[in-house]
Amino acid sequence: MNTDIREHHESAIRFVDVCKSFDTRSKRHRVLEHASFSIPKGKTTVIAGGSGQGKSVILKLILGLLRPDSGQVLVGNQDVGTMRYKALQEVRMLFGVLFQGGALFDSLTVFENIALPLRERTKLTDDEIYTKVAATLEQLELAGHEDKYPAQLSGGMKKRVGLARALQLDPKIVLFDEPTTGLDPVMTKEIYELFTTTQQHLGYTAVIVSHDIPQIFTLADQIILVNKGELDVFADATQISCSSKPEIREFARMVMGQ
Ligand SMILES: Nc1ncnc2c1ncn2[C@@H]1O[C@H](COP(=O)(O)OP(=O)(O)OP(=O)(O)O)[C@@H](O)[C@H]1O
Repeated sequence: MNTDIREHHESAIRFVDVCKSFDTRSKRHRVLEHASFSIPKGKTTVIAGGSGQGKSVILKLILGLLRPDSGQVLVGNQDVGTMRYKALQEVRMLFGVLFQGGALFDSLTVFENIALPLRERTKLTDDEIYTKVAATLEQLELAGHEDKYPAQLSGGMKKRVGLARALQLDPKIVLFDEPTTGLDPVMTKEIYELFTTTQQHLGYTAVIVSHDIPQIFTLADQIILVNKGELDVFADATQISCSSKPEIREFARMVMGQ
């Protein structure tokens, strides 16, 4: 009982018996069936699994962009699955989000791309914005590139600008949806190193959906595998290869080459 309470206290996000399905023309497609798991505060959780298994659906449920058919999606102690739009907007302020493309605005400079959330969501003065953005540029090794446009940047730099922007509002939780898509292995490694250092520095909870296995597993404090509506939670990669489920051991063998 006590352990239970402590575990919940330390969760940033909690799924309680969540079901989510979509109606297609021919049948009901069940993506999550009675999914329950916790995402611990200040740690890195990696969500992995084959294509179309529901990884992005989990992220959308967390942000309240999709609602569960049943069960609860708790962010802190708030159920985002039943919240009204205005309250949801408040909860979303806790999040930084880095999606696949980085989604930079081509017509804005690096500086303006990073400053955008501060201009839109805060009342900071130009001087305050300058100071905050300059600090981030330094931290993400982007100093000197602030007047460039996205088209003038390498793939890795674009991702760094995307990360810089995602961190501007001091998020408590950062969601990464396949953040290294399109990067070569060297840049991929660099980006993951940067996640580790910024997370250590800022202490946010990280949730990463990624296909970069086994690389991504080295960052993980917790791994969630999604397969045919079922979720399995592991503390590390070795646990995966020792799973009692043959299909999970097979997954481990395929993706981790053992
Ligand atoms: N809004 C929606 N309407 C109908 N079906 C949906 C919707 N969103 C997702 N799905 C379906 O739910 C399933 C899971 O989708 P999801 O995007 O979460 O997969 P994924 O694990 O992120 O895949 P990938 O690794 O390929 O990005 C897919 O079969 C998808 O077609």
